[in-house]
Amino acid sequence: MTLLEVNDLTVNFYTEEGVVTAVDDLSYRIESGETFGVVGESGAGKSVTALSLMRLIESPGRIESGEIIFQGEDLLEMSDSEIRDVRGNKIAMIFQDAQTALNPVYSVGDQIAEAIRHHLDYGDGEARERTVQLLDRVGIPDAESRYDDYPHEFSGGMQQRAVIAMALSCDPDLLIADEPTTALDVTTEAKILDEIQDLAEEFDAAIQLITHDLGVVAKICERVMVMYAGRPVEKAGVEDLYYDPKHPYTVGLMSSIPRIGDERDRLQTIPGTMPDLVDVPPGCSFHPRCPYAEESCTRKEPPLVDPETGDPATIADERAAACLAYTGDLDGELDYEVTVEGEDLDRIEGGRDVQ
Ligand SMILES: Nc1ncnc2c1ncn2[C@@H]1O[C@H](COP(=O)(O)OP(=O)(O)OP(=O)(O)O)[C@@H](O)[C@H]1O
Repeated sequence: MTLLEVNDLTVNFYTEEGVVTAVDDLSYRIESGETFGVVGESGAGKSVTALSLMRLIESPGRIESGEIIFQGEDLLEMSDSEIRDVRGNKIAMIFQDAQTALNPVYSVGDQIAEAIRHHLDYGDGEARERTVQLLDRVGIPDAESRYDDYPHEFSGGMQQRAVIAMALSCDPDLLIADEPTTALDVTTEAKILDEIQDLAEEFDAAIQLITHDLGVVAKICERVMVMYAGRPVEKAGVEDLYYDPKHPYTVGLMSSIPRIGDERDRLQTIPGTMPDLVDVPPGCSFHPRCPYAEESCTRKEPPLVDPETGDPATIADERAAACLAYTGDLDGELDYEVTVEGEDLDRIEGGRDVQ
């Protein structure tokens, strides 16, 4: 069952340098209970997409157009009080930096209990009890006595666990995790990712996992959307994406993962950086960095299509890519080869030494 459907979402920031289109005509869907990855380099528009779902875009930003249908209702049409009810209750977010998510002047337990009282209408005793259970469930040892600790008394990994407990406290249907493990060391990262996945299953929540790391995606996601300069450039099931990537940008992102990659040197890294969004290159915004770019790529914006047929992709399509190679507009072809060593996607870990 479809839990979330984002249709043609466009978000602009009105900056002094000009109008920045951080999310540009974006559509995707998330099914109930699934883990959906959103991947791309810094500036791709991943966080702005997530904040839009929570209706937390602030000035100078504005959601310009589109629909965000969650459990059948358009979040963009809701009143402020209706959206507050959804936020933290049906949709919860785990931010990248636990320290900013936790208020330093309240004890960890009180903050979680407060969220529970607010959203679930629990009394003090019940809220405390549920908080202790949750702290215990996310792996905080001695939860009862750690309830009264302040955030600074927790290690980074423990703080992130507390943030996860807070996000889960109201039993959300969608958990948005924005780079939830970037601030952590590699061993803690692996543990926390496993736990987020287990907990989402136990709580029957879908996850929108935002990351720049395809290794993290391989570990826990089922479907993936790759974003570049505010647009989706590829959508696929995780296995298809790894074994048969269709967009040169995806291939470039993958070459940071040692076991997968192109045999040609020029794709080993993606040269250049994401464009300044005030001044996005014409045609395909990836063309200045793309080893396969031709003259047509500098003029024509590639639509998101089914790479097999070249037909415009719909939100229901599992597979889509935005490259002129699939619309018959290129003279050459994307002649990269992806070689995968090892049989098991779980073993692809973004070049990290994770056990
Ligand atoms: N408050 C803001 N004011 C102006 N522009 C903004 C603001 N927030 C975001 N943007 C613009 O939106 C673009 C996309 O930002 P976003 O944070 O969504 O990227 P991201 O893919 O999540 O990257 P990161 O991994 O660095 O968080 C930014 O490059 C910037 O141009």
